[in-house]
Amino acid sequence: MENGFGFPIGGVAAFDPRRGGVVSPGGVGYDINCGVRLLRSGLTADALEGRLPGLMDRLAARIPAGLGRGYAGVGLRNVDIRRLLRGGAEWAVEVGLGEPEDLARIEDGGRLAGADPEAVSDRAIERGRDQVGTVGSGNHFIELGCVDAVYDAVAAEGLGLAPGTVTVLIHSGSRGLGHQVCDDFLPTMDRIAEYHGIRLPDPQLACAPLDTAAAQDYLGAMRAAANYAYVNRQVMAQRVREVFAERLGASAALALVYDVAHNIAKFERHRVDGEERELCVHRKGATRAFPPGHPALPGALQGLGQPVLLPGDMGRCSYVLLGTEGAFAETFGSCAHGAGRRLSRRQAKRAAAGRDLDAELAGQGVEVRASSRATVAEELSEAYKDIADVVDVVDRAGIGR
Ligand SMILES: Nc1nc2c(ncn2[C@@H]2O[C@H](COP(=O)(O)O)[C@@H](O)[C@H]2O)c(=O)[nH]1
Ligand SMILES: [Mn+2]
Ligand SMILES: [Mn+2]
Repeated sequence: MENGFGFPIGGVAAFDPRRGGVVSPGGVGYDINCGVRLLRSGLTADALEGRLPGLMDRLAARIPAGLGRGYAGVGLRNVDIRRLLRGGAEWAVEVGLGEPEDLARIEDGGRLAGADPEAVSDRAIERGRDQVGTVGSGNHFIELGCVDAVYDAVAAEGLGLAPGTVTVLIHSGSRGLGHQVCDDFLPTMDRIAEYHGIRLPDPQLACAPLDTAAAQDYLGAMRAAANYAYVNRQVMAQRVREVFAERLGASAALALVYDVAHNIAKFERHRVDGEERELCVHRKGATRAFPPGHPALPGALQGLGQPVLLPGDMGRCSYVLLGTEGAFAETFGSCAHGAGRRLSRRQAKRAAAGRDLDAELAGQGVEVRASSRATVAEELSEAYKDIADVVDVVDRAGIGR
């Protein structure tokens, strides 16, 4: 786990509503439903030989990135926003942004039920209006890659990830809308916690008992923001598909492998002290990792388990794992969500001073388009732990394989 405001990043907490359990915006995080989506093509890496720079330029032109950088061509009237917040990726597919088959490959089918657009403030809606289909700033990214190594041939085949397969990994969340939802609810929760005599060492641990109106309002708004994030990743995936088709032709069609949330709270059934209970599971910087046979998984993944996507960093690999019984028994069906930072952004910028990062990355076969050079410095490969070490720990702990 890393430091974080309130809950540590990598934290998982489950609360029982029938035993005074709470919901906490700080247990979800500011970027509600930040998550990762993996697509695979029918191409192998050699098909991109000499075409990568043009492809990347086109992607950068079609999909805005950077702080507050907006409009991606999805014009939203108030009525559309409300539909989007309720319907998530289902809404996106209905309006032609994606394929119906995508939905089964998104956690929650791309839609959290119980979203309440009325609980989302006007300010949050304004912040999100023009940001659907945008990457955002910091370490959010769209990354082209290819399958470099396979550790379980049957699983890789089941996921369509043969060696060399060209992949697209998307990391982004609910942009300004989700951030504003978190900001809006923290002071309310602080007051409610105080009223209920819950003493907090950190204001970002503010929470409310699940049976209060404030908790229900937050859950409604949080689910709406989560649906916004599913749409955001869906729209970006659609733009990537369009660019691939335009530049590489029909054989470049991209199928969705899976889309996971790593900042979210939801009700799930788990066994505690020998009893199955419905719990409000918070995951902040943690990925759901359900085992084979879990009813939440679509038919095609029943025998494999849920794909767990662990991005690494700009200069190293990312991993696809599968959820396990161990995770279900030990961690409320949860696993890590990435490598985690080793250096703060400021330390990373200091470490990058005077270096030609583009040349260094090019030497590793990595080409970058970024909204600013400062972002590249902050996101330096060595600013992160080695994802291979994280995966080794997760695998040995039995919470992902
Ligand atoms: N494959 C890449 N992974 C990256 C990159 N930058 C960061 N990361 C990883 O993402 C996780 C998730 O971050 P969080 O903001 O949700 O906590 C992080 O821990 C890194 O492992 C990248 O450019 N490419
Ligand atoms: Mn994230
Ligand atoms: Mn995020």
